[in-house]
Amino acid sequence: MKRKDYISWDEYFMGVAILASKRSKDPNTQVGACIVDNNNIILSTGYNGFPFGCSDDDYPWCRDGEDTKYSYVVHAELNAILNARGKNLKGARLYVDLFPCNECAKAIIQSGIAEVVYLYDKYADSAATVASKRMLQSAGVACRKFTSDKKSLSIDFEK
Ligand SMILES: Nc1nc(=O)n([C@H]2C[C@H](O)[C@@H](COP(=O)(O)O)O2)cc1CO
Ligand SMILES: [Zn+2]
Repeated sequence: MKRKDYISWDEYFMGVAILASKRSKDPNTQVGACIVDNNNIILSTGYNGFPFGCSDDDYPWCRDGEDTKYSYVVHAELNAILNARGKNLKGARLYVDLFPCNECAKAIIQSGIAEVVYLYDKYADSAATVASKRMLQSAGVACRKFTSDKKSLSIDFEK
């Protein structure tokens, strides 16, 4: 008889998104994304970080002041779309642990992604998130909050 405590597709892909976020060097907010096709095959992953060649040690991670991370950081969702390297994303689902901003929403819509599954919406009141939701809705991209009866999943490196 098959085991019963296997994880759902949603838990698997949100888990991959969260695992990707662990690569982020951002001291304040770590975001991860995972794009999957209609056959539940992972097409790409990404997390928030600076572009290739722009060193995590040379560029600023601060939020305030003259020179901030916001000028340089590539969001997890855009990184996942770009990391797909031109694969067809039409009808794909994007799992992300923070609701996409307006700039990522533009890329999500234009790449043909059909559904966004998100975990948190901590910037729900920001102009960027409001604009994002407006565009995603107009474009017919479904947005759904992730749910699970589990609070956490754990990974062990020792068996
Ligand atoms: N959906 C998102 N995906 C992302 O990858 N980010 C990134 C950009 C920054 O590196 C960080 C947000 O920094 P902070 O303002 O919470 O200190 O998360 C932010 C958002 C929010 O819309
Ligand atoms: Zn974004």
